[in-house]
Amino acid sequence: MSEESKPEASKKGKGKAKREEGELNNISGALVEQLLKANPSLAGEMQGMEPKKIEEMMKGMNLQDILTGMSTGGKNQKDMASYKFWNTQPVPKFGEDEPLPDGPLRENDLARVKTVGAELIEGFEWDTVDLMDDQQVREVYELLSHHYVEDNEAMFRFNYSASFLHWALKAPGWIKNWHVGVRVTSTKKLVAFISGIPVTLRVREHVLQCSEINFLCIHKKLRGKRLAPVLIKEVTRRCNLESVWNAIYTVGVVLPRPISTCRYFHRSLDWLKLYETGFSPLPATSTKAKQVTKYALPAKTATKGLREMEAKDLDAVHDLFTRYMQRFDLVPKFSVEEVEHWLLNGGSKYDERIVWTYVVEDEGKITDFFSFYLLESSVIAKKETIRAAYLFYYASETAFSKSPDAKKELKVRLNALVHDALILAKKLDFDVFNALTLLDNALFLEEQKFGAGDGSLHYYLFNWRTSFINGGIDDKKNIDQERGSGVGVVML
Ligand SMILES: CCCCCCCCCCCCCC(=O)SCCNC(=O)CCNC(=O)[C@H](O)C(C)(C)COP(=O)(O)OP(=O)(O)OC[C@H]1O[C@@H](n2cnc3c(N)ncnc32)[C@H](O)[C@@H]1OP(=O)(O)O
Repeated sequence: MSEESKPEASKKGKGKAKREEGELNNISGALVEQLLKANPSLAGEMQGMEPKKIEEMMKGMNLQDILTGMSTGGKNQKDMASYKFWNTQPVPKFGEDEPLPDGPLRENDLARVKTVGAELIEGFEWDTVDLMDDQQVREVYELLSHHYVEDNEAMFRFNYSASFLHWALKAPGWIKNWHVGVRVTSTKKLVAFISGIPVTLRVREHVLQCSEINFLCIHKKLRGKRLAPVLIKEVTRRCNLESVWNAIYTVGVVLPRPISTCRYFHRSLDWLKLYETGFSPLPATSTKAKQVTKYALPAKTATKGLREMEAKDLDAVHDLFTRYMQRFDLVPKFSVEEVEHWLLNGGSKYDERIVWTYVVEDEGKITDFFSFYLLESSVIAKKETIRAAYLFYYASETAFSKSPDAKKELKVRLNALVHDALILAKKLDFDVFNALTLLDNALFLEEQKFGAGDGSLHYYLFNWRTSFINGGIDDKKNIDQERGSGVGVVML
């Protein structure tokens, strides 16, 4: 948790409060030291643990796991054998030796895919949620708004709006059968959900037709009953039926085995509101007035030629986006139609606006664009909401500069653009601006006064092996400006 901000339920769960390295007694050894250096939060975990137990815990980790300091131990990670479900799935295991060539982990055989779902326990039934029906979208909204991701202290919960769900789950090419629900047979109440949407990904040099899995949610009363694996297997079956054998998903907890890990950062826009809702603490060395001044922003943007993106910009933005994305290892390959959907708010057909995109036009040429989307979080005890802007996709021609100072130029340009994004978000009444350490974000987070959150977001690929992709942080979870990130997929 940063001194400055106590992030809300940042996407997919939270890290926990940091523990001190000094808490560890009795244990020595170069590997333990190395592990703790990379992941200080393990110190508390190991406190008072039998050396043998520590040895056992470390057996399941390879050097990559240790050095990332993310895909290792802590509250989040169990030893491989305890992942009773994930152990049976085509995902890379902890402790497996690298490097191996990139490729699938399981053979694809359409003939072996079951045509009906596994039976659910008595009293429950499968359903395909029809998102063309507003009433059913409302049901998903109700389930998520009461039971989806919360922070560790259950102070904040994501509040994905109905408009957001329309946008997120009906992307071009969406498949109704991938919106999987579980209902109570007698009342038809929706009690669990998982979704997939089709996406073409490039993972290093391979292009994969994937499903992007999201919104896995089980009613609180049905937790701990091994329903999640049943839902995951069902959505897998439905994807396989469409000959889709790979998936991408992000989760706040460690599962076997992340292909990358990014960290959340938060930039206060309305510090006082964040303080009053319990989101941001008042640092001991500061005052309320100082905090407000620290995060004050000018009234007007500064970039010449900055304006909202319009439909006429689609081809130019698509072209710039595609070229910019070639610089990363894990990226979505969007068609023009997908760019329109994701950046122009699905053609603005929803009740509420979800995404804002701005372009910079210079003598008729689009040189840059950036976008952010709205995702509210409920302040559970206060019946209030925090309006959070999440940095989405962006690109800049500056990235293609041939100058020896190219990186510096990109840094200057991105700082100017993101500063304007903050000003616009503030004008739109957002309370906080969130970003991960992916894309080129490492170049501007500190300068734009983003504070480190305690949440990490782990990226996973189903049925695909590839070596670890840098997530924009070093082995101490600090921003890594030098290496940056290879991750170019922003998950909602
Ligand atoms: C080709 C196509 C492939 C498509 C599929 C690709 C894979 C997609 C994978 C899904 C991507 C989702 C992306 C998102 O939406 S991430 C957002 C997840 N949702 C939430 O956090 C909302 C609040 N929490 C809940 O609703 C429940 O706690 C959930 C549903 C998370 C677990 O329910 P419950 O707490 O009642 O647990 P259980 O007793 O049924 O099951 C326990 C087993 O489930 C494993 N578990 C726990 N949490 C997660 C998790 N977030 N991803 C994957 N696995 C998870 C756990 O390690 C254990 O397995 P193992 O340790 O024994 O092995």
